[in-house]
Amino acid sequence: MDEPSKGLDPRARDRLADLLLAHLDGGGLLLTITHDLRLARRLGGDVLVMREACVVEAGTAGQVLTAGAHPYTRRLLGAEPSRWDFPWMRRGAAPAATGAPLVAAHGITKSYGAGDLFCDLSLQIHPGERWAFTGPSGAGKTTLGNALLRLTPVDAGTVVHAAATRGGRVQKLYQDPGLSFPRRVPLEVTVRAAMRRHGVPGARLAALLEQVGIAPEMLRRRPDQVSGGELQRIAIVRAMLPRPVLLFADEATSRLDVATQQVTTDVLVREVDEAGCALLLVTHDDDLAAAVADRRLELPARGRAAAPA
Ligand SMILES: Nc1ncnc2c1ncn2[C@@H]1O[C@H](COP(=O)(O)OP(=O)(O)OP(=O)(O)O)[C@@H](O)[C@H]1O
Repeated sequence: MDEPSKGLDPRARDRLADLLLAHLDGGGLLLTITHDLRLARRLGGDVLVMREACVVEAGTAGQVLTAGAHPYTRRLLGAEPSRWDFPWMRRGAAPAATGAPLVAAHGITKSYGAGDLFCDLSLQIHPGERWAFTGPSGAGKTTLGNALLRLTPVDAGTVVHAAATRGGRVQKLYQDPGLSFPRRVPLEVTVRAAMRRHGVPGARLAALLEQVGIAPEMLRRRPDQVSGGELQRIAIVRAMLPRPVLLFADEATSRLDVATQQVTTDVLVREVDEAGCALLLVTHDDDLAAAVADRRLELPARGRAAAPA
């Protein structure tokens, strides 16, 4: 199986692991290729750690995935969000919300047929806050984020945006950065068009590229000629060009391997913090949410949303 747990929430991943383990119990054989260390731990058995088409370490899952010896294995294990230790991690109480909100949702409700995704929900997003919306697949996290950005209409209630959000200063990053760049167009053309639209000087592009570790020459390539992690970093640059006041990152790192996710999230949070931008993160990953966000909203499987924490 090739990356069978990609995009699955923890409950769905556990069900998948149960299914695969039942296959083994029935005398079957299993070969899994995965970035998902939690799935690998659940499955157990023998593990090969590979890098650039070479096996760098082999052993039992118990040995390799808890106390791997090779530096690359250790880097992978250290890249899990539960082990992060970045200066920007705000451990402890969330800072108090001050000033006028950028987004104020009051009593919003949304359903697509059976049951409300969220009902009579009120929340406010202030400058510099980092929010995470978590919950199982299909709970309505993306719909809520889109409703707050006013990309999706609500059935009841109001969403009010402050004047500061006007003029492209609310930006969205997608799970698959490939979808937000035209396939056949060199990246530079797309990025330069965004700069013209927002009147961004060339020096800002150069500075942002340097901050995210992307060589300017890379923009001469098409989206399919760079890696997923590189493309997401270029998407972050494009989103930050107009100095947004609110960035909605919708599972923006969930398709990346843990090491690339760590680097990309570090870049993302440093950029939003430096800009005083608010961040709205949608994720299945509780550890990622705990590392990044100081305000959390957990959406239940389907039904009434919990109050913001
Ligand atoms: N335009 C639409 N029309 C009908 N149903 C929709 C539409 N958009 C979303 N849904 C449904 O609403 C529910 C919530 O979708 P949403 O994408 O917000 O969930 P999510 O929590 O972000 O899920 P995931 O974690 O899998 O991305 C899902 O059952 C989805 O099928």
